[in-house]
Amino acid sequence: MTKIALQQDRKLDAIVLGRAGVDLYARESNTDMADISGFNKFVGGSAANIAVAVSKLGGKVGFIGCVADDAFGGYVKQYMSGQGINLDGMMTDNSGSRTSVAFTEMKPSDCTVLIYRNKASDLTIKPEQVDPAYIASSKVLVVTGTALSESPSREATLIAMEHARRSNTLVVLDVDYRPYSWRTDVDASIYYGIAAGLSDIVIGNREEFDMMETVLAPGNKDDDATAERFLRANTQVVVIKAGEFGSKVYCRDGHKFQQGIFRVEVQKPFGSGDSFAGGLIWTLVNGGELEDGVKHGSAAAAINVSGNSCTEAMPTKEQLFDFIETREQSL
Ligand SMILES: Nc1ncnc2c1ncn2[C@@H]1O[C@H](COP(=O)(O)OP(=O)(O)O)[C@@H](O)[C@H]1O
Ligand SMILES: O=C(O)C[C@@H](O)[C@H](O)C(=O)COP(=O)(O)O
Repeated sequence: MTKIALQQDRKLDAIVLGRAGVDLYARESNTDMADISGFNKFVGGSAANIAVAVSKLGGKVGFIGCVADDAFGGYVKQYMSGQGINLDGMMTDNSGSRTSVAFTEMKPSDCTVLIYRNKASDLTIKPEQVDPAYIASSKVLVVTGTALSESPSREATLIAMEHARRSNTLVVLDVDYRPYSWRTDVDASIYYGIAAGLSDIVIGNREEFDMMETVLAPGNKDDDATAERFLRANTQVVVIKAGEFGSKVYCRDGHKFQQGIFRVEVQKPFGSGDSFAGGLIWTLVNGGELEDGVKHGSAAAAINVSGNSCTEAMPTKEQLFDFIETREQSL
């Protein structure tokens, strides 16, 4: 079993950095975008999803991001603070940017998700808006990688990671790669390489590690070789997620293990990665073992994909343990 050392005397368990936006989910299941009659409104965005996941499990969570100075921005802040999330690091932009909005179908596979991110407010966050004392007040800083895709958010993200390293706040990078946010995979791999080197834990799927290996090891599909390449600099743990095939976890000391999935009836594929990260991080900030964290992440993801939203379908601690007790895991 593996323990991750964390500073215990902190006000917050985790601060999540990245986008918080609006998710509009199809009212009807198994219906094409053209035929959907309307959408239900939720708060979403990868970083907001992770923040809500940790908070619903009982963690003390903060957020670094930016929304527009408009009704959608107000809705996102109202929902997140209602979830008990500290918004001291949440900025509001009035330069004409827009809060990120996602429209989705509701299908178990081949499910369209359209994300409107023209002049996205979250990417306007500036390095001078990132408070080192806020980061030092948390056990963990979780960075979602789309925040690296554009300046000034890129600089804000990298300085937040530097502040975290200086204050012994554990750094977790959830790769969260959205290809359309980047000019090329080469550009993305350069910035992700810098961010991975500043991270204690790197979480991504195979496609995301392929992008990060664009320059270093093009064409590599070998997870063991990938892990060896990324277990350098500050990185102690590499998690490679594989959807229905579960996940593989590699530690710096050579220990590795796999986690299977909990089979459920899937409503929609999205939200799995964010709930997985939430379950894992919540376990680690409570002093749990890495192996249990990955199991909790896997269960939280299964619960989420069987629900009909991202944030609202995140489990409470009671729901999570009840689910694990009553379900079979498959490898
Ligand atoms: N269909 C599914 N049923 C149950 N669990 C799933 C399913 N899809 C994903 N998961 C769980 O969620 C984790 C993360 O999902 P994955 O799709 O790999 O992430 P991402 O969305 O970031 O690509 C997986 O490792 C697995 O534990
Ligand atoms: O991440 C977004 O901006 C939108 C999400 O809230 C959305 O619902 C989604 O697509 C989540 O996908 P995932 O992060 O790939 O699981």
